[in-house]
Amino acid sequence: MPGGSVSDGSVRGKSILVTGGGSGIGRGIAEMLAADGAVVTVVGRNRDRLEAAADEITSGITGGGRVHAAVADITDEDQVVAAVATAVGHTGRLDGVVACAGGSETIGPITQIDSNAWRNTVDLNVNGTMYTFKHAARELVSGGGGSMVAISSIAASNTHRWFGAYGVTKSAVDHLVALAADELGASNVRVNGIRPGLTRTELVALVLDSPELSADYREATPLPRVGEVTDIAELAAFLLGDASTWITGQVINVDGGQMLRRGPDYGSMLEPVFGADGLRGVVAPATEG
Ligand SMILES: NC(=O)c1ccc[n+]([C@@H]2O[C@H](COP(=O)([O-])OP(=O)(O)OC[C@H]3O[C@@H](n4cnc5c(N)ncnc54)[C@H](O)[C@@H]3O)[C@@H](O)[C@H]2O)c1
Repeated sequence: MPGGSVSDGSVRGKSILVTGGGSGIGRGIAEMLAADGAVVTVVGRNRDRLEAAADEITSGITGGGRVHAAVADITDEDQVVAAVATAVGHTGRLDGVVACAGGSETIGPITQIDSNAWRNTVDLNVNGTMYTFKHAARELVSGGGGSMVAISSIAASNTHRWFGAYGVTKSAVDHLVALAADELGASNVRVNGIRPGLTRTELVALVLDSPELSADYREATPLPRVGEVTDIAELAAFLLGDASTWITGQVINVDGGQMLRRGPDYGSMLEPVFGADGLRGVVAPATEG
């Protein structure tokens, strides 16, 4: 048949790097991949938390999958190079990467944006994702192919008031996905993105724990529940596995239909909480891990 044999789509035995894999969505992805038999290397900055997460996940797994830790700050290109080398060191190859580490250091109106926090957000979401893709892609190309996935956000798809730094940088991530897919297709490297809607993690506990804000969330979400990390992990595993080998250059919303309604209006949701100037400091401190 065209395209070769039918696959079960599994990631079993594949070597996969997950940045931000010590917490939240990245951890959920690492857990699901390892449960499906992958050898996962999680990347984060805090050695103790990262190693604890890797050990905890591995100890709960029976099917041959496992999780290793590679301490690195993805805004430092040399550290990304070392993390990729660590992943390759475990199995002799790399088959996939999930660029999940990300966040925002500032929310609030454009007139109040803290320029340092803006630059740090560009550094994390844009430069960090670029370094991750650049150095993972070199391994995938030399190994004959593979799959790269970026965790973007629905904030990339249209404006979310007060989330300028986040939305602008996640739009850049989407562009990077398209560019890399175009350039690397000939090397059998596929590149796709996932745009989560609000998903239950520490990062968004503020919203989901507040009765008023979660009412706004429900109003903005056609499907009647909250997004969970497993919702994102299921798609990541599919995009990394062999059932998706004809899919590249796509960015897919996983948001319970929120973008049908343009998502919650974060600006008006958060104004009563933070006041009209927003929060200029570090508000989404990127969970340490
Ligand atoms: N939770 C949501 O509702 C939601 C929605 C849309 C998109 N996202 C995206 O999903 C991704 C994961 O977010 P999360 O909600 O799980 O929050 P999180 O804070 O738990 O995850 C971010 C991870 O990135 C790591 N990280 C941050 N800066 C880093 C750096 N410089 N070097 C290495 N690692 C670093 C953190 O340690 C953490 O493990 C982010 O890219 C975020 O923008 C989340």
